Amino acid sequence: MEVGFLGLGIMGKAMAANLLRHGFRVTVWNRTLSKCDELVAMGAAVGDTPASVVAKCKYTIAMLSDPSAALSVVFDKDGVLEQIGEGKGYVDMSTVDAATSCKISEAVKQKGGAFVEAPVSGSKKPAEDGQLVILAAGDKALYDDMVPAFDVLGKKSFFLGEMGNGAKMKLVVNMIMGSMMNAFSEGLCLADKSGLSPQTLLDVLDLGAIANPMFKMKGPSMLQGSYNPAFPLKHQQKDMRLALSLGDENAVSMPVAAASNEAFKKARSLGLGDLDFSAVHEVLKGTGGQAKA
Ligand SMILES: NC(=O)C1=CN([C@@H]2O[C@H](COP(=O)(O)OP(=O)(O)OC[C@H]3O[C@@H](n4cnc5c(N)ncnc54)[C@H](OP(=O)(O)O)[C@@H]3O)[C@@H](O)[C@H]2O)C=CC1
Ligand SMILES: O=CC(=O)O
Repeated sequence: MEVGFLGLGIMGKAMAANLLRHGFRVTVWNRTLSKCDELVAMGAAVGDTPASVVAKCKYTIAMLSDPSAALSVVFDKDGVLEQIGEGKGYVDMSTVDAATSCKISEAVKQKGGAFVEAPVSGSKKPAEDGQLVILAAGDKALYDDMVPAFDVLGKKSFFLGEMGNGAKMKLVVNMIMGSMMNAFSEGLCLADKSGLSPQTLLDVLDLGAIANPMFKMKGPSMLQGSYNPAFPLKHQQKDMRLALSLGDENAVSMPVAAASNEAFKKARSLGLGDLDFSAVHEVLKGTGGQAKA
């Protein structure tokens, strides 16, 4: 199967590499072109523009930072829309809001192409290991065509029906994750300030009903003040913002998420946006601005 891949950030690079390792022919494009080099060394071809990738490939996947990037790659000059059409499919796996997915879907359909939104749950390591959880919606025939690729990228894919449901599900999940990260961080601070060992707290948590892979993986590095980015904090704050907006639309009160969003915003204002989202711990510790990757 031949696929195009637009966006080689932390996630896109790992996902495209995985497809190559599993025998897919992949043509890549990234705004910063030099990021294509590593994939070329693995056997990928390079397209000059999103349009040229779509012209070459029947199916094109995108993994971009946010709604503005997702829209730009489709609608701007040399974008996806210039070459999408009958017999071609476009799959956006970026985390965006439902309105962005719907706007892209309408435009792609108007040109005769098919569109699936397919945001993913799971970070850098699951992307490297093909263990993502794929939350797809939109054109069912294109989804079915993409199953061989989804099987390589993820451990499970859900087809959630109408366009926008994938985006909404992803935002609900990440709203919970961001709130959990804040509660976890507060717990580590409270243990420390009240004379307990935070390391012992990690051990206790790991044995009880609220044990989870995120606490287990992030806890030790948070205690060291080390935040090598797997999931950049700026993207987690974007997801909190979009989830809160979904809450506004549906009149759902989310005070816990709103407070967590404030902490992520504060972290961004301190210059921590490119670090891992667990760097919000520095805000809650009150030592913001001194964190390291
Ligand atoms: N990291 C993670 O753990 C996870 C991330 N996600 C979601 O996946 C998406 C990608 O995340 P991640 O890989 O971590 O992000 P990165 O910040 O590492 O990569 C972002 C990508 O988007 C590109 N980009 C940004 N702005 C534009 C633009 N205006 N036009 C074209 N390309 C643009 C970047 O290009 P350039 O290299 O030129 O800057 C880069 O390829 C996000 O929506 C994120 O929320 C979902 C699950 C997990
Ligand atoms: O969106 C981030 C993730 O870990 O999932």
